[in-house]
Amino acid sequence: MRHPDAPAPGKPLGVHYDQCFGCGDQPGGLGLIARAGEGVSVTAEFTVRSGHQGAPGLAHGGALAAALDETLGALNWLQRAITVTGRLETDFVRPVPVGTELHLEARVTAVHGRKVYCSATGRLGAPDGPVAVRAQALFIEVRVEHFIENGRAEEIDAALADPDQVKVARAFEVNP
Ligand SMILES: CCCCCCCC/C=C\CCCCCCCC(=O)SCCNC(=O)CCNC(=O)[C@H](O)C(C)(C)COP(=O)(O)OP(=O)(O)OC[C@H]1O[C@@H](n2cnc3c(N)ncnc32)[C@H](O)[C@@H]1OP(=O)(O)O
Repeated sequence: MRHPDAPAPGKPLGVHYDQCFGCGDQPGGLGLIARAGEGVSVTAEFTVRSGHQGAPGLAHGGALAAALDETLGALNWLQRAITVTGRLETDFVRPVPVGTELHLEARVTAVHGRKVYCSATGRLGAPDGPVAVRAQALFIEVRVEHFIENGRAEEIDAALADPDQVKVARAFEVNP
């Protein structure tokens, strides 16, 4: 279910953590930008840069999987629940050249207890461009303690000391 406080369709979704490889402002990261869609869906764009190559001039499959993973993770904003990837199955349908803007779309397909089933596609060059990658995924709902107990102390201490980061974590928590 789309949470009643979910951002309106078209609204840009923020960065959930500024050092995130997917959505943070990191020199080696993906720089992925996501927006809320209709229902429990999101759209996002990711431009493949030279640092994302596997074969000459082509995106690395792991970078494409990361872009799908990050887009699926952005569904958290619409559910206002913290979920992490349990399983991610990826189909690589077409090669993706460096310089391509990949247009991604992800949606929740079913929820059972803590399990959130979702799927995503990435298209070449335009929202209606040819499909290059597809994913089926299972995300699992966790509490904020998942990060506090498992993350390296250095980053967790810094995150807990940052009011903006705590605000983001709280926004996802059903019972903060
Ligand atoms: C203030 C400080 C803190 C700041 C916080 C900032 C806010 C953060 C906000 C938002 C963050 C979002 C980040 C998005 C980034 C993109 C997404 C990623 O890349 S996430 C990273 C990659 N993923 C992992 O690192 C998970 C590692 N795995 C685990 O930790 C555990 O395995 C976990 C939590 C996923 C499940 O462990 P269990 O012990 O809680 O639960 P069990 O009982 O094992 O599973 C629950 C159900 O799910 C099924 N399940 C689990 N894994 C499965 C799998 N791989 N395949 C099929 N089913 C699976 C199980 O069979 C079970 O099902 P049945 O309830 O019995 O029906």
